[in-house]
Amino acid sequence: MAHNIIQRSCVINRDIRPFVNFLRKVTVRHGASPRACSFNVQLFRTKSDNSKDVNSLFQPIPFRKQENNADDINIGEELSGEVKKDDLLKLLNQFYRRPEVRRAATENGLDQKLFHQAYISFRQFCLESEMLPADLHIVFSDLLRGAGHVDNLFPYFMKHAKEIFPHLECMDDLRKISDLRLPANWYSEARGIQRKIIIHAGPTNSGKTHHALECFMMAKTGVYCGPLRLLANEVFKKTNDAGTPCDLVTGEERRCSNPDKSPADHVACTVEMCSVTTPYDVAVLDEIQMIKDPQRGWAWTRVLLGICAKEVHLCGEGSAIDLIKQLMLDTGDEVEVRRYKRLTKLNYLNKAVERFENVLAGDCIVCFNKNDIFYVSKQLEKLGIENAVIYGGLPPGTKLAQADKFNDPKHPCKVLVATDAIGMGLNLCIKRVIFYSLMKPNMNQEGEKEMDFISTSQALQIAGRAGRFGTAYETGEVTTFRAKDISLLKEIVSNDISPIEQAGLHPTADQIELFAYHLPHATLSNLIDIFTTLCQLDSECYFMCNMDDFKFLADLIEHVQLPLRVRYVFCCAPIPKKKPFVCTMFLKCARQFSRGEALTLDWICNQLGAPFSIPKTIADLVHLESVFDVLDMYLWLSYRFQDMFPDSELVRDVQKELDLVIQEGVANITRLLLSSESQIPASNIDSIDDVGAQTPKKEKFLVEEDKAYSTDSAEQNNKQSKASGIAKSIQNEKVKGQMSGKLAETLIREGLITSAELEDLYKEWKKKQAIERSIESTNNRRNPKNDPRKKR
Ligand SMILES: Nc1ncnc2c1ncn2[C@@H]1O[C@H](COP(=O)(O)OP(=O)(O)OP(=O)(O)O)[C@@H](O)[C@H]1O
Ligand SMILES: [Mg+2]
Repeated sequence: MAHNIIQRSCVINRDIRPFVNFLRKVTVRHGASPRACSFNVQLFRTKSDNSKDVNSLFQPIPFRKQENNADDINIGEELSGEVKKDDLLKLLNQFYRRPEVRRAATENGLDQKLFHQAYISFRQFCLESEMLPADLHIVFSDLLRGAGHVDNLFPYFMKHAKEIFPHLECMDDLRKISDLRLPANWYSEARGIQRKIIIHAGPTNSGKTHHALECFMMAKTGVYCGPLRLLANEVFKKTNDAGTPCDLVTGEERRCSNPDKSPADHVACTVEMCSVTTPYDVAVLDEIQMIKDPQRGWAWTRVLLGICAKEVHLCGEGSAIDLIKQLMLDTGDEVEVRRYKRLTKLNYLNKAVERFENVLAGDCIVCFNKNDIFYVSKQLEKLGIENAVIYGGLPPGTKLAQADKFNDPKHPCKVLVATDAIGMGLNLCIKRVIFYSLMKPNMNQEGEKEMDFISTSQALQIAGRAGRFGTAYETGEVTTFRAKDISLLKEIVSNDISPIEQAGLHPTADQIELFAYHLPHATLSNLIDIFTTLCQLDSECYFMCNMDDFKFLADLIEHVQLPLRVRYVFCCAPIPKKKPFVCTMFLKCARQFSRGEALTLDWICNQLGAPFSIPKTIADLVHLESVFDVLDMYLWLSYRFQDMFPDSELVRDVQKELDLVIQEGVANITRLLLSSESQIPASNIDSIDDVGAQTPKKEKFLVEEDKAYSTDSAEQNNKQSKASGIAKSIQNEKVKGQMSGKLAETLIREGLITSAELEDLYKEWKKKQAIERSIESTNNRRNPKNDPRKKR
């Protein structure tokens, strides 16, 4: 029954997604398969905006009125006499109504909407120009004298249309530039050699990466590409410890192993940073299933197709094998598959933990949001169970310190509370993985956040952290916290992982630059929209990655004067978009850059309020995490614009100190939780930092910006209108007698308004009401007829 409701709902309206999720939850609780429900949501997704009409993305360029000099001669008028504007308007109206004209316009690329816009602009041009071009003037004059046909205006109309819609002249070029149908051909270096692709496929903890790394270390030259900085760091250390000099390259960090700083023959990097023009003997591309990631998948595709290495080792789930084989038909590379079995046992328990009192040494409780992390941690502390905490937003040093504490057999901390940040990378001594919940916020291909049951692949990845080979616990256990989740978990992990069907792609800076050359008036975000709508790809094997985060940043700095290349690079920076403070700093950096002023250590420290003190509350901790992200952004940009970000080394030192300060805060997390007991700002902690950034509303940043740039009138207006909008909503809500209603709660939670501001608004509203009432009663006294009481 509910099953059918879901299916119907899907077709009706995409905005009811939360309702569908709720229904799905209820359905699964009542015994339906989560897989069946996932399928229904898939139906939902296929009804997305792919059909978006490209013409709707083109904005007309307002035509510029020609300034005439007093002594300019109106040749048209000299030759054929004056044309009255009224007569001209009649002719234009006739022209607009002609079906033949519309047909011809369509043939020339103007759909109904563009035709209408072009006509409005053409009419304005004809009526407002003091002097029309001579030939057009003569055509009008002839028409008025009954000579010729109104259709004769069409070439002049089309000329005007092409001026305000420059894409009409270059659609073929735009289509060629955005043709992504044969991505294998983009990498001439890789196509110039015969490569051998070795797929290491198997479950977690089966030695896939280990075997690939053996080949990497034995090779004369090699590159390792991992999904996380921590993983790249681990390989960097492992390789150097094994006596093979290896460099580290991540977005924010470069480390050389050779004392003379010359590049080593081996390099460990994050996938996005891998060079596809440097030749290597061996390349390792880890966690290959990430090729399907809606946001980052393109980076795996790029390395897979483009890496110039004789041997390419891919490690990950077997679900990627068929797709890889398919893609390699285009590259002509040889493919070999090596399958692995799990090295240790993993038992799924029949009993849930249910009570915090039942938590044991070696347990790792996995949560999917920070609220749960803090709650669980606090409950354990109340019982005197010391615990380490790891979530995605923590600095790497802090994560490692927490992991070390948990792994150290001599340390009393024997329990870990973590998000699925531990799903990839860290080597942890976990005996039992306990799923605190099975629902997780996910980013879909359209960049929307949706609550969903964890996928089979995610569940297996996380569960597989228990009983890691070579640790104290060689038999792992997996269970849930709540009894009702046990059967659901079993069902999820018993499903087959569906084969990966498509690999991600995204436009390159060169392609966007070419687009900008053809469409010089379009904004960067608009260029991306046009590109993604126009582009052609082989949808059997590829999909276009979601670019919403990029577009969000592009919109944020649209009004800042920057060359396109610089703007593009800025928008590629790793910014957690859900953190208003980081986004505000991003905007400030772009402004400083645009003014040509270097972003020095002093400048950035001033902005961030360094030096930093140890956090006293969770809110302090969350703020320091944002500060850490800003320093990451600085370092990332410093590798692209060294002149403008000259103090990267000093900033790195500041960041290391901050990592220690945060470490100390996290070490005392119970104290922080207790001192924050009264009010934890939910907007800050209810995040989904481990699944990608959620794009917040842009207005949020403008409010923060206002504080710093109160002279900026546009933003000031924005703030005022937003404040009045909020006030109105609150007033409406209060009118309904819901002072502590949902809207107020949401506004506070979203950080759009504080409780004190809400209180002020309430007082203001009461005052206003009192004034209105007194005016009304005065009026009624003056004019008793208006008094509704009297009427009654
Ligand atoms: N043959 C081996 N000899 C020694 N240690 C090994 C061997 N195989 C694996 N290991 C160790 O076992 C642990 C798990 O191996 P590895 O990281 O390669 O697994 P994986 O299959 O890549 O797991 P995941 O899917 O979680 O990435 C690592 O610490 C690794 O060093
Ligand atoms: Mg691995």
